[in-house]
Amino acid sequence: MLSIKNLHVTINDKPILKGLTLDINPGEVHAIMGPNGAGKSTLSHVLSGKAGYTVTEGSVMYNGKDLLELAPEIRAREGVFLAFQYPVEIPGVSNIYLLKAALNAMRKHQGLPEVDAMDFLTIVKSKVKLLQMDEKFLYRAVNEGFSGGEKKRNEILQAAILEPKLCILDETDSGLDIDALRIVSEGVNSLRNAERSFLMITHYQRLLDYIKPDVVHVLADGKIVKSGGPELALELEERGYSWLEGQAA
Ligand SMILES: Nc1ncnc2c1ncn2[C@@H]1O[C@H](COP(=O)(O)OP(=O)(O)OP(=O)(O)O)[C@@H](O)[C@H]1O
Repeated sequence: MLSIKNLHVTINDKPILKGLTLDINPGEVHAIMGPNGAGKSTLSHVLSGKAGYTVTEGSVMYNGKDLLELAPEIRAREGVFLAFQYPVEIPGVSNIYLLKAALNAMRKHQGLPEVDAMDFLTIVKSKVKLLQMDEKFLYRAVNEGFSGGEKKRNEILQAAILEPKLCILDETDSGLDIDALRIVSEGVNSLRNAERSFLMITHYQRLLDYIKPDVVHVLADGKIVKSGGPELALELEERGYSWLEGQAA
């Protein structure tokens, strides 16, 4: 599904990712943890095609295609979804309008018929229910005036509707209250299947109690320095990151 080899990335000539290698198979959930400033969000931005990042070395293959060669909107239409750490507000564009336009753009790209307004309403309402959101959020401008937790829940609503193949969640748990964390996690778990893969960036082991990862990685100073099973997250919670200094996976 996703194969990242020796990825080096700079921002304004400053090296941020320094030889990152990561392979994710279909259906797997990988969690990435690591100290502040290690490069976790940089990785998610590079995968989604955000401007401002220069890949100086390495490769990223996604379902047999060179991901770095694809324009950001094509990546999205090919099923790469990024739930932002800081979801953007889009004043003047209603949530439901954006969701329908995005879903139909994806379906068109994939050679599928567009979903009409009635069918879309049925789909969107079932997903809103799944995430225990109020339907009124559908008719508000995208993320405008949403609380931090409401924005995060809205990101998962987008994922639930777009049904991506690779779902990148950047600190989706931050800002969620205790109940919202459980509801959002249940939403993510309902999206898990044998074909869909997840890359979850988180600082907290707590999220991984709800969404069981197959693999946990530690990203430090631009590289994966350790990988393991869910027990690695528990160890990190207990010991912090300093014991990993100087280690490589
Ligand atoms: N536009 C920029 N100009 C210069 N440095 C930048 C820029 N954007 C990011 N960086 C630097 O890149 C490094 C990696 O940032 P990144 O956001 O990827 O870290 P992170 O691991 O996601 O951190 P956190 O856990 O705090 O969210 C940081 O040192 C950050 O200051």
